[in-house]
Amino acid sequence: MNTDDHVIEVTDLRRVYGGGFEAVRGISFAVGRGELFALLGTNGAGKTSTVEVLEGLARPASGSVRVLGHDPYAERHHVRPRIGVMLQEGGFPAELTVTEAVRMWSGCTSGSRPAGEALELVGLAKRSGVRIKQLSGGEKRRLDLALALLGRPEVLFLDEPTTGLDAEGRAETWELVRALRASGTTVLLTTHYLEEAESLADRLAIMHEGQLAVSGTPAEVTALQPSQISFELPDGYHLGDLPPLDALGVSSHDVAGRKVKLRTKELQQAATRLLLWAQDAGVELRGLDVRSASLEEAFLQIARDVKEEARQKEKVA
Ligand SMILES: Nc1ncnc2c1ncn2[C@@H]1O[C@H](COP(=O)(O)OP(=O)(O)OP(=O)(O)O)[C@@H](O)[C@H]1O
Repeated sequence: MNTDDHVIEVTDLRRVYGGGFEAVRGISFAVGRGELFALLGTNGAGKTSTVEVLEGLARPASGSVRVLGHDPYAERHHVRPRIGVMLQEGGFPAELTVTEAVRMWSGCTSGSRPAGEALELVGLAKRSGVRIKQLSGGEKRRLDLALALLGRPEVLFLDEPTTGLDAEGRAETWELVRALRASGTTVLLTTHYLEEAESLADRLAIMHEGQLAVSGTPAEVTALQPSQISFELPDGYHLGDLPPLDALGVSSHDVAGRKVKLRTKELQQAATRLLLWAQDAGVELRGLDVRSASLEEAFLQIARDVKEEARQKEKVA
């Protein structure tokens, strides 16, 4: 991608809070126009601290950030009218009705959609006369989203947009986000739901303790983890009767009774050889299950790797 097409550019970003705590420790990534980029991470990884800098709410301690070609903090007036922000907590006066809140926000937004259209988009049209204090947690998240969409933003920041939504609400929000992306909106999403990132993101990064542990398309990130082949050993057979596991490209395995689990980064080769062996031997591999790693496995493995690294460092020190 040509760097001119980058709508968001983050270079060696560091963010340090008062007291000297370094929440973001030199991260870099770029998001292209019309892309949906998901920032994942454990609690306290530094996602919100990063997104706040992109939204122009805080200044980097060092490094640089560009949104639509501008510094979002120093050139806020260039950036703010073109972005939509859905914060983790909206915080509107509880006594306002839904429509009143949207109209109030419209007053601060240039080129606003009509209130009814914004509420329709997020499925809140029927709740327009209800006071905010009477909305459910999920409905409040949808109202936050409606407000973020009011100015027809070119870039949309969604900080955990589906937290508190039930399965149906989450699916509806995903549909809406997909439609916005399809119409050319660039989206930066933070989420705790890995399936949300897997299903929506063109590219993603996993953050851990202020750094980016890994980034790429969901397929690239999961490909870093081994796939699994599970099956039951046929009666009368032992593990040693299978073709040598290293020849199958198996990196590790578990055996529990007759149940075998093989892990490999060469799934096609391992599965093909195993099935050819079974065919030649004339046996059935009952319960055969062949699957690629999920984003969840990649995520958990990264957390384990980082812990292990820290343990090793402690040992050395
Ligand atoms: N105002 C602040 N002052 C000092 N430390 C802070 C402040 N805000 C956040 N932190 C710390 O910075 C780190 C990163 O927090 P941040 O909210 O960016 O993480 P996150 O990845 O968004 O987490 P979560 O998924 O839990 O929302 C945490 O250790 C947090 O305690």
